[in-house]
Amino acid sequence: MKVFYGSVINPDNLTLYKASSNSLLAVNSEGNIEWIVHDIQDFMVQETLLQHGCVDVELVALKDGQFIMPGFIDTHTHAPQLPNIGTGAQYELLDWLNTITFPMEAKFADNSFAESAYPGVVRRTINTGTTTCCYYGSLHLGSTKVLADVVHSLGQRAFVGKCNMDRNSPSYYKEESPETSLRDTKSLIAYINTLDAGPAGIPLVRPIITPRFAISCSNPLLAELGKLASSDPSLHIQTHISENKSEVTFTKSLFPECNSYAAVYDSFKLLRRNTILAHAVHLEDGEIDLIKERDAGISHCPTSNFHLNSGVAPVGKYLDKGIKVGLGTDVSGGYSPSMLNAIRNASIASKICVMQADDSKSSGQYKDKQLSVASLLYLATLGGARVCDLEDRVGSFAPGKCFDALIVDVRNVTGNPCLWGVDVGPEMTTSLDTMLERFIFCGDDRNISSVYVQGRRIGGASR
Ligand SMILES: O=c1[nH]c(=O)c2nc[nH]c2[nH]1
Ligand SMILES: [Zn+2]
Repeated sequence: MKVFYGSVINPDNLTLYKASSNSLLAVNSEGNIEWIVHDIQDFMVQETLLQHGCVDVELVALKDGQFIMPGFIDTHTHAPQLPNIGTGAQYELLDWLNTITFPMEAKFADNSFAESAYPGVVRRTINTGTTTCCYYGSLHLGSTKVLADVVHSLGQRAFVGKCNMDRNSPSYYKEESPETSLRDTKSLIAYINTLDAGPAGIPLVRPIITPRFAISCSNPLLAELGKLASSDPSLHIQTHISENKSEVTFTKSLFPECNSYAAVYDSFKLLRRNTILAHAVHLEDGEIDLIKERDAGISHCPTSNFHLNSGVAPVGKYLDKGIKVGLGTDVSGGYSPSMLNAIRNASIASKICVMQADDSKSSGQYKDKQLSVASLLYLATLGGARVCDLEDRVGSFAPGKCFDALIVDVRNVTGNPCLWGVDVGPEMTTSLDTMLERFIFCGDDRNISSVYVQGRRIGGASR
């Protein structure tokens, strides 16, 4: 048993997180949380451990300026795009795909390219504090197996999918037919299912069906993927929806029989509880209701939405409807693999909604309102867990849940001096709420000293 002693931040819902000092949080050998208690003074620690039957424990005492919080859940990113990060801001989506993205993803036809690129991609993602990640791979079976192997060996919790794309893509980067696309998808699923499970006997790496977007999948391919999904309701699905206006127009022209973009996925049985829809910037009212009815989740990717000029997703409206929403980095449409960056841009996106609001129409708790620190924290953790249908396991701390966590350090010794009291009063340096807020807005990898998944330390700034 390992027991952490110190400050804990624990998200509860969109409006509330708990900030507790002097907490004891016990993690068993399977990496699950056994118990948590709060407000235990130093002199009571040993007695409290004994009361819980803990005789032989490893006690990890946090320092002032450190706290534990749940790891981030990145509900949407593209592993083969990380080598392109920070380029292409002059393009909008469809030109960006053709000019910047497809040429890079095509390089992953070569497994050795994947073997050299993916360890760095995944390590970087882990060290930014992402404990669960939804990865798009390229369209290649071989290199996506490499991605799954790398994620598995580095110990991150993840969904890994091979892109399906058999049309409206360049000849050098397109699958041969719906049959080969389906065959490779099934092979990847089978392969990922053979990777050994973690210490708790539950796999950390899971397959996910990944139709790139409706534009790049033929009707027969979407139909086959829908059948595959129906054969196993536990299989997750990820795709893009309504990111860019030209994309929406093109999609509608390809599927005139469907009355909305979401209806396209729905007509192929790809819209359901464990479907993750990235972007959702330009949804129409009818399809918002359909998404809610199907209980699909939305990955809000504000960095990418700004970077590719896609627009501002009205997430407050979705939250008011009770739709599940998480955050995604969407590298390399998004220029940072860090969820801290996604959080900051989600905050700015919500402020833009406030500035553009028509006050006469702005009713609701979240629509056209600024997202609070509690809401931002929730979206990056427990909200993401709900989008991934993993809220029973990750996203917050409770007995029985997995210990997927960060130890955050806001002290000057980390090398990031802006968080911990240069010329500020003592109240600024000691409040846990302030530490959290400053970490969210000014922190970086240097402040994430440990990253734990299923109780195992897999990364962080101090080794
Ligand atoms: O942001 C995006 N990144 C992509 O790679 C992509 N493909 C389709 N639609 C997309 N949107
Ligand atoms: Zn994307």
